Amino acid sequence: MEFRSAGVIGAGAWGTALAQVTGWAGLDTLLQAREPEVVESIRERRINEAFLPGVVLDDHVNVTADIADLAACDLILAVPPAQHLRSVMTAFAAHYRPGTPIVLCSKGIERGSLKLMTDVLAESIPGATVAVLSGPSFAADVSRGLPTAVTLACADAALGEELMWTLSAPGFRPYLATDLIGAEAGGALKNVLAIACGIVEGRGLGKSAHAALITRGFAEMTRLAVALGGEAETVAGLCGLGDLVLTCSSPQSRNMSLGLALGQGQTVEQALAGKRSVAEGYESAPAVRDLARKLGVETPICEAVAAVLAGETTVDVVIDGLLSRPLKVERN
Ligand SMILES: NC(=O)C1=CN([C@@H]2O[C@H](COP(=O)(O)OP(=O)(O)OC[C@H]3O[C@@H](n4cnc5c(N)ncnc54)[C@H](O)[C@@H]3O)[C@@H](O)[C@H]2O)C=CC1
Ligand SMILES: O=C(CO)COP(=O)(O)O
Repeated sequence: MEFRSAGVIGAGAWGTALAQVTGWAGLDTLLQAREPEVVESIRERRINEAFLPGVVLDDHVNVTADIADLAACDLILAVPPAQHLRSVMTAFAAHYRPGTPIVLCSKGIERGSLKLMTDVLAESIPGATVAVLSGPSFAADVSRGLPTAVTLACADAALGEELMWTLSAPGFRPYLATDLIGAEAGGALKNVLAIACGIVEGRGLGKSAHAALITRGFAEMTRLAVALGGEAETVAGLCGLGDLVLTCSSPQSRNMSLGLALGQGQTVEQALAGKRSVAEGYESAPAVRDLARKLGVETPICEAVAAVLAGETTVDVVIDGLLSRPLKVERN
């Protein structure tokens, strides 16, 4: 099947950057935005001033407020914050044409249900054709054409290959996988772990602690992914380790910068005040903790982050707690 058009649901930074990519790839792209000022800003100035300032959008990109306008698109990219995926895709269900691939680009686990995004989609639009796009990719980098590589996971390898070619653009390289669960688990956990890395950095605990945290965090990510039915090999790729390294290395990450603020002594409320953009690690931390407990998977770093964010404990207490855990064999 040849894809000529793409609909992008959600015009935050990442939806807008991905619309830029599909525009560069030559697809007629319709970007759905929920905020009237975003629609106006893109229509009048070709820039999403609210969420991706300074980036002039490709001529192939148009904007709409109405999700129904995406009904005719050959391909859908779903990019709302993870906690809103269910409501957004339920609203789109009446307009979905069976067989149209939906590429899930949100990173998180739904609170309450503890479900991955693919499961949320399956309940919102039963029978939808699904793929997952995830990996180390700051919207600001991608939308400026800086080199980026991501994982594109699709259970149907032939469709995955078509999507891989369709979504590739100069500087944007999707790598193919078939393990959706591993790709989703990697993207969801790296955000929680980046908050921990920010705390370590903000508290001035040093680069050695930072490296140890990334490594032990990766072990948690791998354990949970495997317990969910994903593959360790997938998590070792761009969607897991790759994204963990990126997000834990730069204050450009909203999650790491939240952790930095907490490590420097701000409260969660102060750190999030006035922010319009989403920090998915904050949103998903309680779900990661509950899911890991339910599956009997040990995730001490994610547990600690969830406890700090919920105000159950303090940064200093969790650092002491992590450092006084019993010594053990190093393995995943
Ligand atoms: N920004 C980035 O560099 C990257 C983001 N992502 C993922 O993309 C997803 C979207 O994040 P961003 O585009 O960065 O968002 P953003 O933080 O730039 O913007 C917030 C978004 O939330 C939407 N929103 C607010 N309330 C809503 C509601 N009630 N229902 C539906 N949508 C609502 C806004 O319309 C806006 O699109 C997240 O899961 C994030 O982890 C993935 C890769 C890179
Ligand atoms: O997912 C991302 C990079 O791959 C973006 O990270 P933040 O949401 O922490 O900014």
